[in-house]
Amino acid sequence: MPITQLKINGVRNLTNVELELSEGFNFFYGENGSGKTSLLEAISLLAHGRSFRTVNYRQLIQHEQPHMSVFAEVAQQSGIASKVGVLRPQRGQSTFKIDGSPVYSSASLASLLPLQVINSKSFDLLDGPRKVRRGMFDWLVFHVKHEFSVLWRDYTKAVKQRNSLLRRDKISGYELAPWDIELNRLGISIDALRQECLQPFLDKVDTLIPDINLPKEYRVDIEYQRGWTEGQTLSEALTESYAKDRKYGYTTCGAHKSELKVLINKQAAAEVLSRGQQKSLIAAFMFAELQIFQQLMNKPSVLLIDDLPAELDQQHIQCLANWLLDLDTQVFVTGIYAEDMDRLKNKMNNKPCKVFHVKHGEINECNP
Ligand SMILES: Nc1ncnc2c1ncn2[C@@H]1O[C@H](COP(=O)(O)OP(=O)(O)OP(=O)(O)O)[C@@H](O)[C@H]1O
Repeated sequence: MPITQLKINGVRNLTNVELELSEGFNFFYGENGSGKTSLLEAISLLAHGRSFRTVNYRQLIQHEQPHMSVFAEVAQQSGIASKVGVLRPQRGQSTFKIDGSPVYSSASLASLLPLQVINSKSFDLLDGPRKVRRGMFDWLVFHVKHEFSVLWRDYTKAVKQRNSLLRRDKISGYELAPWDIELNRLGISIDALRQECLQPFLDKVDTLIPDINLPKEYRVDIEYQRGWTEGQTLSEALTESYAKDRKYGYTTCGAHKSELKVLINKQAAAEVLSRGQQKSLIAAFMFAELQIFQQLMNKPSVLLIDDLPAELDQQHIQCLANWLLDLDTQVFVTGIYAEDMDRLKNKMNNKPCKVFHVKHGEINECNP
């Protein structure tokens, strides 16, 4: 659902920003340190309940300021806009509100603002830990399978309980049994939902990969591993891993250990691809998910791309621009140079677009 209005106060160098946004494309340009990433971070904070750059929220609050706040109006299909906001003081908890009512779960924020981000951290998808790839794929599962959110919440609670028992000095296998049964029940359901989303995701990625123009001999394989040995129930796998789990003090198999391996000719993609090729492949994953989301849920989403031109030549920028045109998504793109943003705007075939200049924490629309 598009964000129509945005107000940001005290987020890094953004002091008092008020924007009327395009429901299509929003391009932001400005020199290094002008505040482009901070703007995207503020939007991401509303959608995820957390920052994408730091786990320390206090770093987000402008120096010398008592708090930061972000407020957005989000258009709804009903025609009535929802208002979502966050206030974070220097000390104490963040308060998130939707239409004036406090929100305590990030799932509610994510459902209101389905949002994907492509930024420099996205490279972790190929060269980072498996939980990053799992998180990327679970974005799709969460947004198209409504049961997933509760199953995952209950599953992670059960893992925590089991882990705290594993760390006790003395336990009997009998004490773990109820948690193993619960993890088996929830883990199998989570895996089933992931499996249902896997093929549409792989098919969609397959249609996008030729656009990246990788060398002909490169074969991209995406392999899903569910987190425990095939042919076993999760209960059996948990029983088998008991000694290991006790040694390490945590549960070493299950749906929280699933993996989505990305391979080029059987080698890790991060080891084979150039940075530009990696960025394009990562973008293909995001676009595939957004397209499936759009088809199945028939509602728009939001995509943030920080420094789109970085690492990409004109051919790959064109490839991303073509993918963007196929999406019914509100897009926020940043870049350093006005010419790059103007060129992208001109590729958008008369779709609604706005261009903004970011300078020393102030953001102004160009030629409104
Ligand atoms: N807590 C803070 N209070 C005030 N300013 C801050 C704070 N933290 C960081 N900054 C400054 O905010 C500015 C904006 O940073 P931001 O990362 O948004 O810039 P950017 O436009 O994305 O730059 P780049 O093109 O280099 O990525 C920087 O000058 C940074 O030093």
